[in-house]
Amino acid sequence: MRHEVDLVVPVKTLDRAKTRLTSATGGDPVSHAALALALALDTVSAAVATPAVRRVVTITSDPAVAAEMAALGVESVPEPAEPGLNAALRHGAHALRSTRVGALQADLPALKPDELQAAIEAAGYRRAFVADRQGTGTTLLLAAPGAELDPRFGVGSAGHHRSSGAVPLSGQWPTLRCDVDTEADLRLAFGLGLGARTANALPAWTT
Ligand SMILES: Nc1nc2c(ncn2[C@@H]2O[C@H](COP(=O)(O)OP(=O)(O)OP(=O)(O)O)[C@@H](O)[C@H]2O)c(=O)[nH]1
Ligand SMILES: C=C(OP(=O)(O)O)C(=O)O
Repeated sequence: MRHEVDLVVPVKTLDRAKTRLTSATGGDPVSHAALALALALDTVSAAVATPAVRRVVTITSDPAVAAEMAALGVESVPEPAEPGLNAALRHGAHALRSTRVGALQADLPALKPDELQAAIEAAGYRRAFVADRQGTGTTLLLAAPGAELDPRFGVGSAGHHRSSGAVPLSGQWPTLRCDVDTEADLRLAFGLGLGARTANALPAWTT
């Protein structure tokens, strides 16, 4: 298919993930891990359901994450020795050995496959990215076919991706731009329509 990509999705070990979201589950570590896992599973489920996505691989050293991803038919690659998000993404992109790779953040629990599809099509064959709703972070980075991913995630990543030559994609795509770092973000994602697993992890919100 035209514009097909293989996506790398980074997922921290659940006991370290999503620390800014602790308040949403009342500080209970079991509920917090369940929520962090649900965010990633809903994101990956939407990615798998996107026609232009040929394959999804998660980068994680958490066996619970890897087991749940395997149940979705998604392979996981352990993190490399070099720490950090960008090192994990570079490692995953090399492991894929794909014609075209991309990186998708794992905290997009309202993601709709139509929006991801539209962004991949809008990129054409360019290295391109989608900024988060605040315009400062990045939710999706697509390499040009045959080229390195060259990920520059972290604080101010939208500016870093732009200044490294990636084209900012300007579609509305509210669910693709709604990354969830805080309880306020989670409320916005709730308004857009949470994936089933995240909704189940937040019973108090949905009853
Ligand atoms: N594999 C891997 N994934 C990472 C790493 N750092 C961040 N991520 C993932 O990258 C995505 C974006 O990271 P953040 O939004 O900062 O998420 P987070 O670090 O879990 O959240 P906070 O603890 O609140 O900063 C999330 O899907 C994380 O799971 C890392 O070192 N390795
Ligand atoms: C790492 C990033 O995510 P966040 O801003 O959600 O921490 C990023 O946008 O590059």
